[in-house]
Amino acid sequence: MISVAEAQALLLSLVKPLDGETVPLRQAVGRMLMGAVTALDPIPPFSASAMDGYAVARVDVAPGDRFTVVGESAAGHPYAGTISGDQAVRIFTGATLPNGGQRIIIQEDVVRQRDGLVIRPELGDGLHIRPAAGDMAMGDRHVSNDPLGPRDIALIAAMGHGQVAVRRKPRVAILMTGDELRPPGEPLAPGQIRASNGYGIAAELELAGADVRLLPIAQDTAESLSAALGLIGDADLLITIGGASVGDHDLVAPALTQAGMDMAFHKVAMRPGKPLMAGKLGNTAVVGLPGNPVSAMVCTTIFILPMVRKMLGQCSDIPLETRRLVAPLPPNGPRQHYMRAMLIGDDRVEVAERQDSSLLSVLTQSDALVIRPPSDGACVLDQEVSVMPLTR
Ligand SMILES: Nc1nc2c(c(=O)[nH]1)N[C@H]1C(S)=C(S)[C@@H](COP(=O)(O)OP(=O)(O)OC[C@H]3O[C@@H](n4cnc5c(N)ncnc54)[C@H](O)[C@@H]3O)O[C@H]1N2
Ligand code: MOO
Repeated sequence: MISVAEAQALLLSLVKPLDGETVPLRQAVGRMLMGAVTALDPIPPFSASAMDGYAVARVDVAPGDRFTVVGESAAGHPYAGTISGDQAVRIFTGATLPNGGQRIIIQEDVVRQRDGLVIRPELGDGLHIRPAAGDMAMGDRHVSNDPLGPRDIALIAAMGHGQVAVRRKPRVAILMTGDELRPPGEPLAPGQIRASNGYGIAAELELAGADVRLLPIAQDTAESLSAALGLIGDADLLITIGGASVGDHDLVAPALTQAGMDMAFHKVAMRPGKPLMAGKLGNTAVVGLPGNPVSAMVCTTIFILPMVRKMLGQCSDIPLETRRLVAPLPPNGPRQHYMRAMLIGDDRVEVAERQDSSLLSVLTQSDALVIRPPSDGACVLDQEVSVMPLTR
């Protein structure tokens, strides 16, 4: 049996960052940029008024000064001429500053007369001009190491790009195995249970940015498993669930080997998740998860999410915290234990009483895993432990 750290390293070595594809900007939210995006024009492309008012041809303006209004500049409709001396142009927010314009006088600071205006005593001192390229110069770059969010999308649109090069989504196929499994929404016959793992894992990996397919559930026979393995197509990653242990009906490892998988390891010194296996089947990385629901979900968080992140070109490190226990814990066994737990306040953690790896309700009420190293001694109240927060 290998250690968790060895398994993590081997699993990451099975995948590499994927190539890119160009998508319409409307489909780019949540995707990873392939490289820098450059501004196609200055932003704004021209000097513009920040207020509704009058553009004048000098900065030095005093109360009582008079100007002649010679034209208008509205957004999308610039004034064609050039102003000088005591000329002014009626102007609106976002409109092009006319040639010769030096300052905007807001309309609240003028008294409008027939063909002109007089500056009021309340005149403020702002110029109210947004200079060309004040936000970005042409050719300025935007890079992001995180999935594109709404603010990135707005900026990339402003930079002029209707489409953008992003990392291809990892294609993941999930194969649930077991004669007892029925999809949710269908009635149960005696001896059957709901197939739940594939749904949770698909959701977790979709939130991480993968493109996930749930394959039809395979039966516990060599024929059914072999037929299912024929459906993985061009998946970057195949996840099998169940049939990973040592029972007479645990046929996934032999089926994968029979299909030609190069087994990197089978069994990890951890709890839950001991029967985990992995390897490479052609170009497809394969992770065989244990069937117990908590084992499958926890192994997805610890092992598969970092693989998906690596394929997306993201950092694959799992952030850990140190917290103090609100109750003592007995000594740990020989496997690294990921105990379901609740975060309390800023610095405490409470380990759930029931740790059986079939209890999905306990996992769902938990927002962290306390990590006990192999053969860790008993822990006392207030002892510091390593904690992996779980995201919703
Ligand atoms: N003699 C031994 N027995 C077991 C060992 C062992 O070392 N020696 N290991 C145990 C451990 S640890 C685990 S974990 C389980 C995992 O076994 P399998 O991967 O073979 O899983 P199954 O037997 O197929 O299923 C276990 C459990 O999970 C349910 N299941 C399976 N798939 C799903 C699914 N998609 N959704 C919901 N629930 C699922 C299944 O019905 C079983 O109840 O083996 C121990 N045994
Ligand atoms: O993975 Mo198993 O859940 O250690 O019982």
